[in-house]
Amino acid sequence: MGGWPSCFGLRGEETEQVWRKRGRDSDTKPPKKPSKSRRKRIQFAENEEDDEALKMSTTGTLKPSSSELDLDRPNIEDYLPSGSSIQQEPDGKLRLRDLLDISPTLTEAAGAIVDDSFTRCFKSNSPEPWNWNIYLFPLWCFGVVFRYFILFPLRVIVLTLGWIIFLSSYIPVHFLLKGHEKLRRKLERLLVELICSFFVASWTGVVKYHGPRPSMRPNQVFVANHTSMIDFIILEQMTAFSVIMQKHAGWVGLLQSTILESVGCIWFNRTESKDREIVARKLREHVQGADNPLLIFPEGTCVNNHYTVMFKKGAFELGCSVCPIAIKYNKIFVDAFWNSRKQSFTKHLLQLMTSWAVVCDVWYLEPQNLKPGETPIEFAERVRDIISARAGLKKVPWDGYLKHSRPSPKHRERKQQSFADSVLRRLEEK
Ligand SMILES: O=P(O)(O)OC[C@H](O)CO
Repeated sequence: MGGWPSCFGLRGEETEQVWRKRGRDSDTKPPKKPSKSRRKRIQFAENEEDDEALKMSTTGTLKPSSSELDLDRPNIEDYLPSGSSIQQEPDGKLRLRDLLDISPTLTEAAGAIVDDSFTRCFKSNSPEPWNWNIYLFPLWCFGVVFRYFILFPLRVIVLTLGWIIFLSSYIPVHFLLKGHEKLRRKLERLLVELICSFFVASWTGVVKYHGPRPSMRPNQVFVANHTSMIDFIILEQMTAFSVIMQKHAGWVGLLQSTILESVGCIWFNRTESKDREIVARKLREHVQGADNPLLIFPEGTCVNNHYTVMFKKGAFELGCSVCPIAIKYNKIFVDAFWNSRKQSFTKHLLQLMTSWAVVCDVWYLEPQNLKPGETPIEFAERVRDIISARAGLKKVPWDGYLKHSRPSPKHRERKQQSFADSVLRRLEEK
């Protein structure tokens, strides 16, 4: 994401001086001077050396983040080849620094590339290669053969068996117990828990649950950090939650609109504002009347289990207790992050099924309530703090929905034009 020019190592004041000097020498305009109150906030962020705090201060909607983000912030000079960067060179020569500083557009673009804590939230983590020596390589080859030709077929058999048992029980229960709603729902939920257990077994899930299991109390909602749709499977095998999630296409969509919907799960399309209203209404109804607990992934998107992005406030303005659940995957055998832009859910499952095991910890944490004077956004941030701390995740202030947004071509062209103009102007000056 774009940042203030300080991402090039210049603090606010220095940057302004450079621009003022340049303004005298040429007709290049400095960036618009911030208002007094904004300067104060910028100064605060600089004093704290917290770039993220600065970004948030400009929107006025988010609280300053912890200083741990600083550790995560790269230094531009580390990314430039030695001798090519911010070095003094004889006057009159075209220097890289001039080009880098030539326009806010370039500064902004480089800031977006280098200091992009947003993109890092959605990067898959490729495993560290460990097999490239004469002793380990044969072992690794053996492992590949074992995983793909022995474990995988066994797991397919387990999953197929699971589906046979599930469907041969679910269909009669669903159609024959029509007049006995309570019993039917209970049995259906048990069967959903059962099929989820088969899924977990099909990746040799090694899941350690900590804390008291969720109870069926009214007026409570469970919220968890989100890494993959397998989060839902892992939680569902223990408790038959009703979940609120994005509607999918294909076989996942079919399961959503048939089996899962019948156990109270709610699906929506995040791009449809009409859907959002319906979900908000269903949420309120569910919290007041339903007999099974409600689960929400308030990030609204899968994050790579190193970070947490902004929690949507919907779950925090229902006036009920919020029970946080923290999920942390151990990447020792496989990265459980579902990068939906790169692979389908089927491919993701196949990847898990061909790995040694999926190892993870789940913590059921103490229920939280809105404090007097606290806004739903502050409440959401407090719960995010609790989950992030428990699972060892870094908080970043981004809205995860932006993952699915692309800048419009017009916006891109305007940026390209402004960049080209400023480079040409600078070259003409030399
Ligand atoms: O990572 P996303 O945004 O594609 O979301 C995937 C699932 O719908 C989240 O449950």
